[in-house]
Amino acid sequence: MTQLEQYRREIDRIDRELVALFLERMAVTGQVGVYKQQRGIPVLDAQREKEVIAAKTAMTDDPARKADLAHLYEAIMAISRRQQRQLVKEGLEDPGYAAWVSDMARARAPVQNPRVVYQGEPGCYSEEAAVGFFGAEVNSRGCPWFSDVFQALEAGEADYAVLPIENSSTGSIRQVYDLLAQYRYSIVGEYEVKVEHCLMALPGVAMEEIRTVYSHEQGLMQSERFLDAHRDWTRVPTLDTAGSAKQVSETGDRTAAAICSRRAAALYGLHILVEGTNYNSANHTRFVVVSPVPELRQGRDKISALFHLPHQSGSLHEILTIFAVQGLNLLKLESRPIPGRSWEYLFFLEFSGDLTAPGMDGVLHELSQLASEMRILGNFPSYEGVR
Ligand SMILES: O=C(O)C(=O)C[C@]1(C(=O)O)C=C[C@@H](O)C=C1
Repeated sequence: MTQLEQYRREIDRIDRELVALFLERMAVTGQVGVYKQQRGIPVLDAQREKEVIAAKTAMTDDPARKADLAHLYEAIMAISRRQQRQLVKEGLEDPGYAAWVSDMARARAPVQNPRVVYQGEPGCYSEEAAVGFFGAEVNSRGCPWFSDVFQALEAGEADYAVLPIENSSTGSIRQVYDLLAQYRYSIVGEYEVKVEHCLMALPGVAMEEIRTVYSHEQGLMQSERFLDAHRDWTRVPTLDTAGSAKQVSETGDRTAAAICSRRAAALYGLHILVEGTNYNSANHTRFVVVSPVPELRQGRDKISALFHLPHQSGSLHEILTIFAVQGLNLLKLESRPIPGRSWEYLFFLEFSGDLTAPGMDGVLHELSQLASEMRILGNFPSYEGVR
């Protein structure tokens, strides 16, 4: 027998003991579950969990093993809570869970022939996303700023907003995350647009004549490598890509160029000088469809939630353990600073699932109890189109 085989034999012996003890422990925590159910005691006992972890970490002096034991016991206790929740029906004591239940009570069916708002001028990528999601006949209009879009929803001037949330080259659109945190609105769908930027100018203008290039900051960032080859051009950020095409067209400035979509070039009568200025050929932007009233659309398989976690070490790890133990696929994690509370963050998590499926109420209880604040932003069908 090789040395490796000997080690593995030893590990197998230890594991047999570990598994037997784990199953024995689960049998006892199951009994605790029955006890709690009979007396209406909540499943989570955070104080007891702290004591369990402190007692285990005290059994070694090695700081690395202390941290390992803490993680191990967080996972073990998350598993026993999941087992207990299958027995115990909890009340609506967690505010995050209660808010979700009341949101669902006022969920509406999708609005027919909706009024849709987006940020930008006609011809922008957000309009393309609105057409893609709602169809070519969509009744949509653009607003100058992201905040105007939310205000239009607030004023009842629109039923839905279509907003970019992330780009596959440059990452998250932070302004949209911050507005989602500020307004208590719901995400009811998502859509992706393949973003292929072009450099365009007035008809007859040659590359040598260009001095200034206009685009949305995202268009400039996504075309950074192309622009780096033209360092003498001044880069001017604008409110949106299509707006920059409109501006070049209206001013008649022969030294100006815009970076935006092929569609915008046609709409504003500009001539395309360079196609595909974006450095990443797989350049996609994901848009969310936001509604002031919650909805639960058919085919929902993605959940978006916002968390404020207690400002203590390990709180994010504890939340992530729930996802692992419950077998939920975590799709995205984004953090945003909280104004006025330096180094505290709001976490936006996206994960797979249908919140109305059996057992998901237990997951929501778990998450809501571990977070200082939890808000479900939406449960909607994920984008299924071709990339
Ligand atoms: O002691 C309890 O109340 C239990 O339910 C057991 C247990 C554990 O697995 O140790 C599980 C969940 C509680 O949050 C605390 C501890």
